[in-house]
Amino acid sequence: MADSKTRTRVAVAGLGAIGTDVVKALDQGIEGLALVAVSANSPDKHRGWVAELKSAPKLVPIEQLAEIADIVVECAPSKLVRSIVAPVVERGKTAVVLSVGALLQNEDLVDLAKTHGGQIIVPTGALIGLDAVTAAAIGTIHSARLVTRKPVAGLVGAPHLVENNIRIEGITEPLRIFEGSARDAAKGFPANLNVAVALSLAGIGPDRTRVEIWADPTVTRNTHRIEVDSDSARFSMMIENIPSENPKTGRITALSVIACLRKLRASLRIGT
Ligand SMILES: NC(=O)C1=CN([C@@H]2O[C@H](COP(=O)(O)OP(=O)(O)OC[C@H]3O[C@@H](n4cnc5c(N)ncnc54)[C@H](O)[C@@H]3O)[C@@H](O)[C@H]2O)C=CC1
Ligand SMILES: O=C([O-])CC(=O)C(=O)O
Repeated sequence: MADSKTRTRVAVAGLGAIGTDVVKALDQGIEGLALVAVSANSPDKHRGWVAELKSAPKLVPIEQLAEIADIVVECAPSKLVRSIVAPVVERGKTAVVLSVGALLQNEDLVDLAKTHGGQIIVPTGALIGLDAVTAAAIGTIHSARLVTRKPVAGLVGAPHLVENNIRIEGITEPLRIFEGSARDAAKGFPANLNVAVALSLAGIGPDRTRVEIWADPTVTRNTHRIEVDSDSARFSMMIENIPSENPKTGRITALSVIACLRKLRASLRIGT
């Protein structure tokens, strides 16, 4: 492995369900990358285990990450996307964004990245099939649809439910709680439907991508099915995610980020 001077410096913003696993994987070693900094909301809670990491990254406020690292991985609450990503792409650096839903309210971040030679990377995350969707989008996608089913614990508290006075606690049968565009799904379920926005950005955009959301007491996994019809292929795929310690977030999400980071400098790279 290259020494730390030639390795790309990586920082992680947010030490929750996703960020903690990503930090540990970086500390175990990812080809060509060096973990240099992390940010947490309550630094004192994390100081102990962070200090014991082999790499012992700096524990700093999010405002400092863009200066210290070449790549900043955002694994924080969606309201922080702008403050984490803007300083990174303004410096021509790379931001890996997990709170994808928030990109719709901050679309200018993509222009900012373009102007300054930066890059925003959205990993497949909790979803499946974005390789096929981005390929199909080179041609013409006629329709794209996502049907999400989550256990009640993965949806309670979502703004759409609160604003419309929809009670899902105690339901005994699956209940369709939303049908509409990916844009509206992201507004109504900002911590639950990043996958809808990721699908839309890979394919035909947030207004044409259709989304259905079910609160389903019969499932224990966060289940996403995508259906795409295009002039090159028709496909449907389903993923059943085991929730992580955060019931809103599938375990595979952190693994997707780690796979994405591994691809950055890998000698053999599989998949688009
Ligand atoms: N793209 C995708 O497929 C998926 C995206 N997500 C999104 O990824 C993001 C992270 O998800 P999780 O790790 O599950 O959330 P989490 O709630 O477990 O972790 C977020 C962490 O950020 C920390 N934080 C809050 N304010 C901070 C600050 N000012 N500075 C540094 N850290 C701060 C919190 O204390 C918490 O530890 C969320 O926005 C979530 O909606 C989640 C699942 C799938
Ligand atoms: O998309 C999200 O925000 C999270 C999700 O559905 C999952 O982890 O399965």
